[in-house]
Amino acid sequence: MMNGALGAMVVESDPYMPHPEECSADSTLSVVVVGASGDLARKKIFPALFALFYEGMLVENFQIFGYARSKMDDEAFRDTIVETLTCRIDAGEDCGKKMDTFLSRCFYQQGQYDDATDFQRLDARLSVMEGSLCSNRMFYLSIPPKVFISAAANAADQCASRTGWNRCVVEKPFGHDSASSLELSQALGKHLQEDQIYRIDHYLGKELIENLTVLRFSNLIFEPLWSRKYIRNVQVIFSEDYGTEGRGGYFDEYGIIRDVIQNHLLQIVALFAMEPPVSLEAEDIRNEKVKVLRSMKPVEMEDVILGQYTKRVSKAHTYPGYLDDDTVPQNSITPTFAAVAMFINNARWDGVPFLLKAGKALNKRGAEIRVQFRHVPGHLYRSKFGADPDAATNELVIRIQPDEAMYLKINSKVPGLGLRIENSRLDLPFHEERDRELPDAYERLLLDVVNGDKRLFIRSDELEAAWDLFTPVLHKIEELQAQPELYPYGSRGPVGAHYLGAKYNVRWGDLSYSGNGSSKS
Ligand SMILES: NC(=O)C1=CN([C@@H]2O[C@H](COP(=O)(O)OP(=O)(O)OC[C@H]3O[C@@H](n4cnc5c(N)ncnc54)[C@H](OP(=O)(O)O)[C@@H]3O)[C@@H](O)[C@H]2O)C=CC1
Ligand SMILES: O=C1O[C@H](COP(=O)(O)O)[C@@H](O)[C@H](O)[C@H]1O
Repeated sequence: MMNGALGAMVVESDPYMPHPEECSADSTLSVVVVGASGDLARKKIFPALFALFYEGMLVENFQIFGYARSKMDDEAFRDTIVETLTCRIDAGEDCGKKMDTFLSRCFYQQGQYDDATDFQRLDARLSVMEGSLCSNRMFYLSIPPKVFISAAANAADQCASRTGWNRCVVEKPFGHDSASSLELSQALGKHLQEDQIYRIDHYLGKELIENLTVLRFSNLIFEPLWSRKYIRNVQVIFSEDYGTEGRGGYFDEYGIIRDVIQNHLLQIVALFAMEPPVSLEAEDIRNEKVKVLRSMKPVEMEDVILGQYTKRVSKAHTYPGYLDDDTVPQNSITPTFAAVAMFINNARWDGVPFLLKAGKALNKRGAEIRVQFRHVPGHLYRSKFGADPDAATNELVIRIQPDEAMYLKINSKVPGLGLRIENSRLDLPFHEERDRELPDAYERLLLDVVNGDKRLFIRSDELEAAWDLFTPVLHKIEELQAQPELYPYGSRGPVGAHYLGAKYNVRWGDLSYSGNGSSKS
């Protein structure tokens, strides 16, 4: 177990690992990215580490090790990661030099994930570099699930720091259903204390998701409205305008519910709907999230719509269907789109539909939360809005990406003579008037790991509760071999999603159109 037998600085009875401050000022940080040759490592993890270094967020003494089976030396490794590093912050200022310094601290160790000796070699190299300094080690497991356990075991048993903290970041998928997730947790628990496990859900690191709790709990005007009394429905919508492209092999084993809805979207719902936490401490927030998840009704088959995208040929381009991906089995019925209706059986949310929708290869890329408020009772201005009461509904939109923004749709008078009323926006854009780009989710989350802040990571009981909500319906879908509704690449997705909305009197906010055909979403 990490820092168990080996942990000279840890008292055995203390269930928590020491925090960085427990190493003196002269500490060193080693980050080991296991699966360093992979897509996620190159696209997200190394760029985020570089951004943290660039912003001066890493300690003075640090080293980054890539670990994977691919044959490479340090130089070849640096050549592969440099391609994805960008000087996105203050591009002009000294970036090239900083990049060179960063790269000079990056090293590569080739090894198998299940070979103890290979990890001992890594440990030996780390120890040489760390010298006599107190050393903290972070292991980022950026590998496919089937090698998770062996890699975690070897990192913990062969490669743990003997002087400082050891933390292990685990990427989703955290299992396939309740049983496999429990198995995974138990297997990890043989080598790591829960306190050392950082289950990452990168949606929790997105700027607007961090802002969701600030919006709710630091403004007087929202919290009083935040319940069934004023909120008619809540929609959490994720769409991508590209298909599985290259990840079909992984995706086909999971499908969109496991890939996006059971984790990213459900986490958003939990944060959105939780009661005010006692404090901003990680455990207080996670206690509230788990309570909401446990109050939710497991998803029922009749509240699920499934879809799968098909080829679309336009004049300029042929967009491949899901089944055209070579890594996807022929005749696969794995859903690339799903819409589900969920309910929270507690006093605050009883009867309010939470509609979640996620799809690949749709007409646009975006992620947003839409909160539709109830109609104004006895609406004095009813006649000004025509027959459609939804045209006058207040709606709060939290756009997670792209172009992060929050806006509230309100009704106001069109200036001038007469009394025309329009539905317009109170807008809080996040890009305009700000001189820097927003940090990527992985930057925030990696910094949190370094700081030992677990607020934005999933606790094991949250994970269990999340799987309990989806496991029965996922099994049912498999048992029934439920056929997804086909939709063309680049379309708005299956029409079934509209029927699901209609069943609960919900009109999807992202697809609303005003009478004259222009988008008002
Ligand atoms: N890519 C993404 O955008 C996202 C990924 N994730 C998760 O992050 C983790 C890493 O993802 P990603 O980088 O895409 O994964 P990859 O498929 O790119 O795999 C990462 C590395 O693992 C090794 N590997 C691949 N297949 C096997 C295998 N069958 N047996 C042993 N080793 C293997 C390879 O390294 P080598 O051969 O050199 O050992 C590969 O470079 C996964 O758990 C994924 O689900 C989560 C969210 C998004
Ligand atoms: O976890 C995942 O997320 C990505 C979408 O992440 P984003 O930050 O680019 O919105 C998704 O494409 C992938 O299928 C899923 O595994």
